[in-house]
Amino acid sequence: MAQSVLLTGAAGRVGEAILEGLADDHEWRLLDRDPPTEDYPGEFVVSDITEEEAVREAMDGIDVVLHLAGDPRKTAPWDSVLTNNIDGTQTVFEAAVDAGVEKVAFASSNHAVGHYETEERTPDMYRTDDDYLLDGTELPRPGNLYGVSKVAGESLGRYYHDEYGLSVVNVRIGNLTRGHPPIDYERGQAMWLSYRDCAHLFDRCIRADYGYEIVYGISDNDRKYYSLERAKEALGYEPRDNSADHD
Ligand SMILES: NC(=O)C1=CN([C@@H]2O[C@H](COP(=O)(O)OP(=O)(O)OC[C@H]3O[C@@H](n4cnc5c(N)ncnc54)[C@H](O)[C@@H]3O)[C@@H](O)[C@H]2O)C=CC1
Ligand SMILES: O=C1O[C@H](COP(=O)(O)O)[C@@H](O)[C@H](O)[C@H]1O
Repeated sequence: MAQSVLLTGAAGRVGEAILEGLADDHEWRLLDRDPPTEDYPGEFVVSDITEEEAVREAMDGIDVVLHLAGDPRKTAPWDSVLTNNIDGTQTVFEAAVDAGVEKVAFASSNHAVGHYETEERTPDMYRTDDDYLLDGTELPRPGNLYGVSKVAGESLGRYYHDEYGLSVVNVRIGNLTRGHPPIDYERGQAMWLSYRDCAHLFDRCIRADYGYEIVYGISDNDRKYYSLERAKEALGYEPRDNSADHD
């Protein structure tokens, strides 16, 4: 059944992958602080996610929120991630609960666990014959302040789930690139997420029933050091791409 979905950060790359795959599958309301530069499916709300009233209005009649808006730079300074990624995410969760939204999928990141990539483990952990796997049950170990902001977002989701019963899935997205995995970048190939797997994964976040989840958002790469088990089990994720097919 088609759901009413609010997609924040709709004008960005992850939003592009989702809309390319799912434009006709749901009823979309799109939100971004950058005005649209092309035709989009559904209504487009130009707003900053820190603008509480506008975010509340955008939640009206929404079943599911895909919350992507934020500063995606791994070098982002604290003042930016504090405003855009932490304050903005809290505004989105609060408005979602007040509007009676059922589910929120939060775009978390590999950088929430970046410091598991120690000098001793790398580069071996990026290789096919290494069996090191993170599965989402490990404690966060952010690799930078951007990663800290993603851990904060996951924690906000935990609170809004436990306090208000909101269904929340945190998708620790790997490295989204169109067409093929990153070239000459073993780490990026290990955590590649293809455009079509990205759209399918967020479709599962819209359709599946869950409580609170942390899953990894990568394709079924031979090199992977992130387990896909939870995404498969909790969401019914069935990735079709593998960076090894592009070697
Ligand atoms: N692209 C990737 O491989 C990965 C992305 N992510 C996360 O996914 C989300 C989307 O990332 P991308 O699409 O790659 O980034 P992007 O920069 O292409 O898109 C982000 C969009 O959010 C909007 N935005 C930023 N701050 C906003 C605010 N305060 N209010 C309203 N709109 C705002 C921007 O205008 C932009 O259109 C981010 O939260 C990022 O941290 C996480 C891991 C990997
Ligand atoms: O969270 C993110 O991660 C991806 C991949 O990280 P990288 O360290 O391999 O660059 C990055 O491309 C994206 O911009 C960022 O939001």
